[in-house]
Amino acid sequence: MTTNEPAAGGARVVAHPLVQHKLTLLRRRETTTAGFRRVMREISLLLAYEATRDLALETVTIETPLEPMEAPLLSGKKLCFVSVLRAGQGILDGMLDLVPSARVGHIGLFRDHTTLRPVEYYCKLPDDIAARDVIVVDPMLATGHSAAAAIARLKQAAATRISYVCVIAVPEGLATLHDAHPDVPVYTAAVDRGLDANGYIRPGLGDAGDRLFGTK
Ligand SMILES: O=P(O)(O)OC[C@H]1O[C@H](OP(=O)(O)OP(=O)(O)O)[C@H](O)[C@@H]1O
Ligand SMILES: O=c1cc[nH]c(=O)[nH]1
Ligand SMILES: [Mg+2]
Repeated sequence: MTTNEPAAGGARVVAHPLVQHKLTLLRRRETTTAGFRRVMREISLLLAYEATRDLALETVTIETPLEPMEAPLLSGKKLCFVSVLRAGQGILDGMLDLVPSARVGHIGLFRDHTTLRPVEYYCKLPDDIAARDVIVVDPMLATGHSAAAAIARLKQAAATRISYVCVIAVPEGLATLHDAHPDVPVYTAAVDRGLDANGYIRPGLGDAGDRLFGTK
């Protein structure tokens, strides 16, 4: 899998053809709720593959059926995924397909429709999050305020190694996130043109939470 050079705000755009194909399916107006959910899960697995590329390995001694050997295993504590509710749940499923033993935290945020600022309504994180590599997941990075708030919450909880995975970002959201948390790498399938007057990503895919859960 290849990533382009960091784009605006330092994001890594996952350029793999399967990712780009699945993103087009997600964008299409006629994609059903069931299809949207399934493809979101599939694209997330591919994004997780890219976002976990730098995890540390250690060498252990194992026995194959034929002889002992030194072999690589992930070192240290396991990963922690943090899903930004609601729409993050659509990505979480695909990530857990790839790393089923990961711990999971949840941060509940919604955007106030007039101010476009995030309002927190829930937070539950593993106690030992400081010892884990944390990947925050949420499909849409629009103004960037939800992502910045979620990551600030994780830093309050002493998390240090944090990365962020979304499906679509825009330059202004990437800049806001980078200004607030320059230490956090961002992985995305696309960087779209920008935001409309209602804070929606254009061309985007609409409201990710509504499309995943069939609400309006
Ligand atoms: O970058 P921002 O401008 O902060 O916008 C992005 C946020 O908006 C969406 O959530 P939404 O508020 O629609 O909540 P939902 O997931 O419950 O639908 C999306 O899933 C992000 O969390
Ligand atoms: O375009 C957008 C912007 C924020 N949240 C979404 O779900 N979609
Ligand atoms: Mg929503």
